Amino acid sequence: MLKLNQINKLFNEATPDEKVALDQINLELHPGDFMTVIGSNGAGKSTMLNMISGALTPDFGVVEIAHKDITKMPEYKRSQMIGRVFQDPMAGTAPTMTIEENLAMAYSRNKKRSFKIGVDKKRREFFRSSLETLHLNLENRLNAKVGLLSGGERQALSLLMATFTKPSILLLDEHTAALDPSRAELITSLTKQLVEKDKLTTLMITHNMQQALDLGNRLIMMDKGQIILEVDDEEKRNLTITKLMEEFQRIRGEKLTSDKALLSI
Ligand SMILES: Nc1ncnc2c1ncn2[C@@H]1O[C@H](COP(=O)(O)OP(=O)(O)OP(=O)(O)O)[C@@H](O)[C@H]1O
Repeated sequence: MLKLNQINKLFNEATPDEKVALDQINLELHPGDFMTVIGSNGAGKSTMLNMISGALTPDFGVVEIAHKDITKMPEYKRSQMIGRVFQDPMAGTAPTMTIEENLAMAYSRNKKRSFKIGVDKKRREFFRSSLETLHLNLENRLNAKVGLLSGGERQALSLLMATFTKPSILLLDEHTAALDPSRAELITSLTKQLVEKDKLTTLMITHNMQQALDLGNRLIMMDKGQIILEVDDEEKRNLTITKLMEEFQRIRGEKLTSDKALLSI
């Protein structure tokens, strides 16, 4: 479903600030895979997601979705295939528009020739029933401006908008990190529910190791622009935070101490 082949990205080339953000990244996700991504600060996790969404292009390497080379496809075209939720609850929705208008915009995003955001009765029913799955009573607030919603409600709406069109790839970039613990828990369980419902192929960055272990069938750990550990299925189910830390130490020869991942246990 998704393939990254030999992806490299260098920032500020030939300057004192030169930085290898991605170093020979190879990754393949099969349909329905849910992969969690952990790693130290500056490891290249967001840069990798930006390569997939088209916000950045690699210096070398190929990005494929459904066996199609999309390396040079602009971001706005890829957005028909990709859903994304960011850390900032303000990033995924338009605050001055209503819940219904936001949903209509997201709905038309993956329709090739549809620019209208008008909502007929059938569409409104679809929006209502989709909102019901969140159990936040938003289905009765279709005309409320999104700017009035709490951070958790906005993030739940962003998640719904990113998933209800069944994207080929769902990208979650620390999407629970800015929420208080109870809201983060709610968004985590909604993520599980929405991803499982449509078996969405998903990549989720998190600094919360427990969340990385609890969700998904695959896990990768990144460090200094490289994927240093990949764990799948059975092996992932048996993984613990202690084992993960030991693996990091074994591979890198240094302790994972000052990382904010540790604070999220
Ligand atoms: N536009 C940019 N210009 C210059 N350097 C950048 C740019 N974007 C990212 N970097 C650098 O590339 C490296 C990888 O950054 P990236 O944001 O992908 O890391 P990350 O793993 O997501 O980190 P964090 O967990 O701290 O968010 C970092 O050293 C970062 O400072």
